[in-house]
Amino acid sequence: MAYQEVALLIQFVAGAAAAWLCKQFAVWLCTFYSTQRWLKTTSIPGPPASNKLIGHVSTLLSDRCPLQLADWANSYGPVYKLQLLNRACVILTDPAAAHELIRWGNSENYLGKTRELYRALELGTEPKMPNILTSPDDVYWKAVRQATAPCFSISNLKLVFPWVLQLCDKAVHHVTSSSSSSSTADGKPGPAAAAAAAAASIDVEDLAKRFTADVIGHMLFAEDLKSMDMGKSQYLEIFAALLEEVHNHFSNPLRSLMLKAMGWRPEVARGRDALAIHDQLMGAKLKAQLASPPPEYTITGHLLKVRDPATGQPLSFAQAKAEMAIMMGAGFETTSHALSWTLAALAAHPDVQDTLAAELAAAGLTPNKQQQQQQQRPLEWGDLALPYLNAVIKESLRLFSPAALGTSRACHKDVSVCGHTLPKGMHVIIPPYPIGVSIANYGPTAPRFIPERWLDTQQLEHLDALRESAGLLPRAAAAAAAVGFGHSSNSSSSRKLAELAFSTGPRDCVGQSLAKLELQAMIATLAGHFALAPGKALQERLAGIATAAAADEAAGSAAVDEDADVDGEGESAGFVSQPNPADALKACIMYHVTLQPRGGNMVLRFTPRC
Ligand code: HEM
Repeated sequence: MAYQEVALLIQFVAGAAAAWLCKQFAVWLCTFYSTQRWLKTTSIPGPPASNKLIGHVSTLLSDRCPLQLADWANSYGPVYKLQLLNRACVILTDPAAAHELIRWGNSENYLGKTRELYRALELGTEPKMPNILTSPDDVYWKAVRQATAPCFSISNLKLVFPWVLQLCDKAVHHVTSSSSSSSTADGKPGPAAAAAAAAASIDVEDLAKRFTADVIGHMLFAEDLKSMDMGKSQYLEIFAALLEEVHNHFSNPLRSLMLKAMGWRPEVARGRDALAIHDQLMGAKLKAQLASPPPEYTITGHLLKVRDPATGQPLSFAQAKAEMAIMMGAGFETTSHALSWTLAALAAHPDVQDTLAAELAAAGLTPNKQQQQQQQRPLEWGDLALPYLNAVIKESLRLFSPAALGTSRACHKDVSVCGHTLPKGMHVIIPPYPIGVSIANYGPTAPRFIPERWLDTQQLEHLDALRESAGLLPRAAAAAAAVGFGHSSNSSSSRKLAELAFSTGPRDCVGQSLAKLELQAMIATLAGHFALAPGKALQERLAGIATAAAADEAAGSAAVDEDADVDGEGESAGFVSQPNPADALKACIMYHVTLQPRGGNMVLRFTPRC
């Protein structure tokens, strides 16, 4: 009996100890799962750095992640530290300091990449190995970069341009043929009814993904993936599942373990299958390329020439597959979102769209009403340099940078940044989204979509002349006043420094010239053929923003952008006192590895311009 009592007592004590340990572990885990402020910035006066709980890691892993980083940058300045589990990292949003750290590969302050933070981007193929994006700045990366960079040269892109134009034509055809099915004409006669009958509702997010997938399919292995035929697209489905799994890895540190140990759960099995199917697809594509060598201009053609510096041999099958997969993923997802955001921004800002249409009309890229010419001339290579077209794209990449978290680096020694010393081993994240939306970097109109900020006075005057010939009121002076030309935050050099959507330095985006070509060609084509207007969901969001602004005003609160520095003698009032349409788009932001538009919001109305 005494023996049983002792055993019971031991069990009780052991149980209590286990419960206590569990509780301690939970507390420890919660503490690690917290986000802490660390560095005081030089711009914030006050006591020295303190550790303060500012949220939990779930805030950071949510689909608001880049927006949250931007909010913290506003609160804590351009350098702050986050404690994530047992890892600390610094978020840097000062463009000049960012350039100093990542611009020059040979400078002693240069911070190279570290593979550790990028492993989730190696998931798509087996065995997992470093690729051009995830590799540290070593000889292997250099060999692949040097071999593939010529694919994105002007001469090579000119070879791909006709293919891009064919896809643009398919997009026009798709919109035109969709008009009858999505018409909202109510049967009443008149021009409005005719326009409504000709209008088409198009999900530009879907269209953009199809377009960029087909471009990269062609660039990679000269294959038509046929997504633009608008049917079921095998690659898009496989990639969507892969991206979901990559996101699961980013947001759950235990995901790899789950894939190994919890395959019986349907959701885990789906993720595991997605990885396997993607790997098989990439393997099959590479086998086909090896059996019949791809044309010179393709990325795979260039990849197959890479020699592994360690062995002097061509890349192994697994290595070439990994490189092909990352080019495919990096090459289509980001660009498709950039295209969706830009088209939606044009739809939400009719005046910007009118200016772009005036520029395109002057170049002969819209139907010519005077000559009753329904068909405009085809887009040519030289048209891609149109200044306002490019300003629209830059502005969209600034406000909605798809690779919103930019680049992650590691300090190889103690590094001094904005008056702080970052210790050796510290990770530094340089995210273009918070940099782009920062008032410190772009002045009080930073949250607004004003492409004019990228142009000089001469170009603005020229635009006004184009607007005048299209029967529009001038806009240049008001825009220049609104963006505060002449302010230090808006000098052309500081604007350029903060332009980090493609990162900068030796590890910048190798494919950016292709991305720009795709954006220029498709936006010029669609905006030349059609007037874009928001679809129902976006229209409701815009109305919501307008109602909120009106309520604010009625309540006597300060006008929107009250602190805008309006030097233009009231000229800029139209830009800063109205509700901000870009806010309606910002409400659609969803971070899911890239900055994506939330589903359903990118349905736009297209009406032919004739
Ligand atoms: C709007 C579209 C795009 C955006 C915003 C974008 C953005 C970026 C950024 C910010 C980086 C640096 C990532 C880091 O340091 O972690 C990067 C790297 C890279 N991008 Fe892009 N990208 C775009 C389109 C493309 C395209 C079309 C391709 C090509 C096929 C491409 C291929 C790559 C590759 C291979 C790297 C790694 C380069 C290296 O480390 O040497 N990207 N991109």
